[in-house]
Amino acid sequence: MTVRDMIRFEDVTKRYPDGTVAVEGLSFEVGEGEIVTLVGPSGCGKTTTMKMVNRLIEPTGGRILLDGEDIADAEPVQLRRRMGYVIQQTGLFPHRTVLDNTATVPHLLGWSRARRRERARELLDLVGLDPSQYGDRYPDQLSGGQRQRVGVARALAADPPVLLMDEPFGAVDPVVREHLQNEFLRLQARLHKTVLFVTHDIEEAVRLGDRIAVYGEGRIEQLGPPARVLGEPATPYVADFVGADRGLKRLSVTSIVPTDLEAPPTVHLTDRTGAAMARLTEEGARWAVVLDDADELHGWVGAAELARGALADGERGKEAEQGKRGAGGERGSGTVADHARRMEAWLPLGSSLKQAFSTMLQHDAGWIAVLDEQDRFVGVLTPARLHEALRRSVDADAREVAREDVSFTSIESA
Ligand SMILES: Nc1ncnc2c1ncn2[C@@H]1O[C@H](COP(=O)(O)OP(=O)(O)OP(=O)(O)O)[C@@H](O)[C@H]1O
Repeated sequence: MTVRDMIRFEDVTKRYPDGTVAVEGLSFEVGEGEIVTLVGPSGCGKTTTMKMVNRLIEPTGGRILLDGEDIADAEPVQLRRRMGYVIQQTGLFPHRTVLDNTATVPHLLGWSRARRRERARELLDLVGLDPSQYGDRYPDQLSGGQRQRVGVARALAADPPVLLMDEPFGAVDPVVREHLQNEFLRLQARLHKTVLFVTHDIEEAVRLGDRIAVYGEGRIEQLGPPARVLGEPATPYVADFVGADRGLKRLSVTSIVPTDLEAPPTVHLTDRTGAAMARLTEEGARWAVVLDDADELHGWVGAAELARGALADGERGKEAEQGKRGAGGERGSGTVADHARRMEAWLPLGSSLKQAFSTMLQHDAGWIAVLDEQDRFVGVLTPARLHEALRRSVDADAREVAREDVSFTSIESA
């Protein structure tokens, strides 16, 4: 699938009047519906890059195309209406209500009061702020995170195809920041905007970007999907910037796919203990995943418990046959339900390996169950499989093939 370039930089240079070269020879593109994050240390030219797109700064060389048109030929005010702009300080008007702030661009576009208020309500709702609760407040009556949300709502109000975001979540604490990032990703999955996103935080760049551009001084050192940049930094500078723990960061951008999973035997709660035990023995398994009648995950059962259960059933059965008093019932009446344990450590397919690892730690579990969209059990992820998945994704990126196509030999399987 070829994606149309929405923003295209062609050999763009910005030299400030005092001779400072903020960026030089910049060439890259942002595809329609793509998020490209620009990441790098302070002063490397990220903001200059972004502000040239909405012509708050004019380049001194090269050109920038928006949907195929040279922006130098566009009228700046018209141009800006096609781009939402979100900045760290939000730039909300302190004496206007949240609703009016959100409706700023529709107001400039001359929409009727009713229409723009309706639109503002819709947008506040979209970013998770109840308009009836927050609409009439003023910006200083909101938390930092809420203000950032209003900033995003305002940028989206006139439904521009492009969003320019300059450290939009920079001023909030890490927990709120992660929350806002998740919300933004959910929003983007619905809206498919073309986004240029500036941050100095590599974690944020990696989480949000379809591709990330790592800036050195005034130029892009590497541009690629996060997993590639983390897996194969193009230069020592990039390796240094993404950090020695890039393997760990990579966990957060590698998602669980069915081929990563192991398929232990599954038994049902209502299965007879003896029959379940026989299955495990046959497959040489030490435990099995236990499903309920709807084939949803209940938990797990160990071979040892099943064996003890089967033995006890047998004894009870014998006692019953011999007519002893107090005998519990017929031979083999017990079911898996008598021995199964609940399993809380599970994740949906598509979750990141980082989430998987953290769920394992949180539940002190040696494996986690993975479920599909309908909550059906798909398989389990073990630490060994997690490691394999990570290695496979590194190899897949290096060879530019799908992860499923990479065969892998681990020490265990060699
Ligand atoms: N108006 C200006 N005149 C001269 N130099 C400028 C001007 N604006 C920015 N610069 C310089 O251009 C370079 C790039 O600045 P820019 O703001 O684009 O960096 P940045 O990567 O966004 O940094 P930060 O993360 O700190 O915002 C810096 O050296 C900066 O000092």
